[in-house]
Amino acid sequence: MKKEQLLTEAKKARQQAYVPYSRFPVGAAILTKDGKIYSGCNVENASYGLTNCAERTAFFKGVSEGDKVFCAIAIVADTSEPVSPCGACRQVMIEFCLPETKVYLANMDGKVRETTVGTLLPGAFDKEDLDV
Ligand SMILES: O=c1ccn([C@H]2C[C@H](O)[C@@H](CO)O2)c(=O)[nH]1
Ligand SMILES: [Zn+2]
Repeated sequence: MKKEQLLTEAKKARQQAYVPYSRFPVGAAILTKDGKIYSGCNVENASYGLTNCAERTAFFKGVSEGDKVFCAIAIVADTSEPVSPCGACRQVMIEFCLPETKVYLANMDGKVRETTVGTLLPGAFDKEDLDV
């Protein structure tokens, strides 16, 4: 099942997290409509603000490989409740997903909260707002 596969890939990617500052590893995985999965981890930097979240790593990997539409997202961290993505990542999700795209937020105990990109970022500023 795709949901389980995505969660497995997100967990696997989490093991690659580069988190010497926060010690908070996160993994993400995203699905294309042809069934391809891209995964990513968070990558921190001594210049803290340059940190790239796991979600954006996965999206930027996918987009740079030629995929621009994703139909499901999984995110995993070792939190008591399923992890919540930051605002920057929500904005990137809306760029490359439909509002109804499923998002599986999970912790390491296997607790999963299912939501959507549109629920995570209501009233988003999107490409349709640009008169170009
Ligand atoms: O959904 C999230 C939340 C946080 N982080 C990262 C950013 C930073 O490296 C660390 C602590 O905020 O976790 C992610 O990658 N994804
Ligand atoms: Zn983020």
